[in-house]
Amino acid sequence: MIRVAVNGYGTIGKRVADAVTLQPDMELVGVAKTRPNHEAETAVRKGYPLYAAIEDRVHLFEEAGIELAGTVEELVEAADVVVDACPSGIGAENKAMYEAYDTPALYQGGESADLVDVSFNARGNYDEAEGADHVRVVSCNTTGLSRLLAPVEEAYGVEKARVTLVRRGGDPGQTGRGPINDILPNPVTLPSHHGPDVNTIFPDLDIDTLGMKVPATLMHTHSVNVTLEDAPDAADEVRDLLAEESRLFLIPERHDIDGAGKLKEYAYDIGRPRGDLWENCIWEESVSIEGDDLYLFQAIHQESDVVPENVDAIRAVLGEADRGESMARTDETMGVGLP
Ligand SMILES: NC(=O)C1=CN([C@@H]2O[C@H](COP(=O)(O)OP(=O)(O)OC[C@H]3O[C@@H](n4cnc5c(N)ncnc54)[C@H](OP(=O)(O)O)[C@@H]3O)[C@@H](O)[C@H]2O)C=CC1
Ligand SMILES: O=C(OP(=O)(O)O)[C@H](O)COP(=O)(O)O
Repeated sequence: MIRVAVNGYGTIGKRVADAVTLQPDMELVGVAKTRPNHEAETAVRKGYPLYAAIEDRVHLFEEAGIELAGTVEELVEAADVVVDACPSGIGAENKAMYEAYDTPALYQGGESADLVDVSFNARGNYDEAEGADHVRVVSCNTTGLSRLLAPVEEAYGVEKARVTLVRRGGDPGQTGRGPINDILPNPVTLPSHHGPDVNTIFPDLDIDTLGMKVPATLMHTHSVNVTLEDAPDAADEVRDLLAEESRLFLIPERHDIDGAGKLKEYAYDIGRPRGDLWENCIWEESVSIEGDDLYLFQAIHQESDVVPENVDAIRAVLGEADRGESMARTDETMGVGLP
């Protein structure tokens, strides 16, 4: 059994913790929190051993009547691998602790690519993570682009990818985020960090990305244009190619899903935990071929698409399964793949 610690139990961390408990080859050693809020209580209610991320705050948990299993250092020491899902920049501060206990660490997309030995996407570069001490699971948007571009590159070759990312301003729980009533080029200069980030997975891929932020919380939306080296005659061929990928969902026209709102409604209706959509959601009718150019729209659920990738990264780092085995096991246990 792979003993997994989760340090940073927020949007990403709590989802990764839940996914780890579903894996037959993994055991959740515990999760670390800085304070005794509702998430701490829920973790305890779920039976997850709770550790204090900051030693000086142990008394806050005691005062709140929440039993602790120990401190984060004990958690890291007891684990075979730690998933750091702390806010951007805190992972970098934690690196020395993981090194002190010789525990391999997975970081999230908010950390710099320079922090780690390997940036990771299961479909893109699974094998490169084996034996690495520090691995970064790339951000939600970069995950969405990597999953899409991997099969397209393999089948047709990518001459040039151009993507405009219309990004949600904040997650539903991030009440302090904006914009509230605006549409921002963000960043206003090119490229946004996503293109260079995709190049941490596919170093030779030619890609330009433009980022925007809008007053929405549900999902990101990408407008994708890829000039292919060897384009197929018909878009149906591309649809068939994408439909074979378990983490790409081609939204059928019959579903009458016109945006992120209905996608989330669909996720709740089919019983997805927290309304999560782990798959890229690609509008089937948008997949078009114009000469050598492929066009499509996809929506990315920022809170959850990196979760199966974190599970695969755990196995990849420890060399516990090959890409196909790991992705299949993760998909089956989590229920990845939409009808
Ligand atoms: N949300 C998103 O859309 C996505 C985020 N990411 C990346 O994932 C990472 C985490 O983001 P996200 O989950 O959204 O962030 P959240 O803020 O939702 O969760 C992080 C949690 O870490 C806890 N925390 C803060 N400081 C520490 C500390 N020193 N030690 C341990 N825990 C701490 C906080 O909880 P508390 O203080 O209550 O313990 C906080 O809730 C970032 O790198 C982000 O860029 C990647 C893909 C998508
Ligand atoms: O990694 C994300 O998006 P990004 O790839 O646009 O940076 C997540 O949605 C978090 O973005 P945030 O930094 O706006 O919270």
